Amino acid sequence: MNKSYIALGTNIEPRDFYLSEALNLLEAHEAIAIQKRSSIYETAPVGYVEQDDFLNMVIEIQTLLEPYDLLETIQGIEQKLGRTRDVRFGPRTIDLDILLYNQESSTDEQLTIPHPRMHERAFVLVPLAEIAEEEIVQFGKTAQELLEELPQRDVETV
Ligand SMILES: Nc1nc2nc(S)n(CCO)c2c(=O)[nH]1
Repeated sequence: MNKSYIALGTNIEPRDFYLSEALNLLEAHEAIAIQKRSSIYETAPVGYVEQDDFLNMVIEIQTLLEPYDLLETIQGIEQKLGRTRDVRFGPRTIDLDILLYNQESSTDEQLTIPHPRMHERAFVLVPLAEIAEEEIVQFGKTAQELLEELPQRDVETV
């Protein structure tokens, strides 16, 4: 059995629906079991800032899928929930990113693990720290320090 951490993000309404539907579709997959869910954080957009605030969270899953099959599965869920890629860093109904997969690393163009930008993103590190303290220590910051970096909106919890 493999352990993986997936980041979820959405900034197109109804954001709550897209988030909960993505979780339902992941849980319904016979080879995926959600083990932990972080709180849901409302965060200001990073990078391409002319867009609405996001809801972000991170989940821990156990999966029988190998990395590429997991990638294909989450891309299928994105498509099912109407994800379009008109603007590379633009608004999206749902975004699913593989952050970590066991202790593996891969630098392939199509699938880079650990996620190449996760260490730059408080909207990823804070929810990850909430559910995976042992993994976050590698980045040398406590969850509280990361939370203080997060551009604060109302931090919502599930
Ligand atoms: N706060 C926040 N800003 C973002 N900018 C981009 S691109 N994204 C999409 C990340 O893949 C986000 C996001 O999920 N949350």
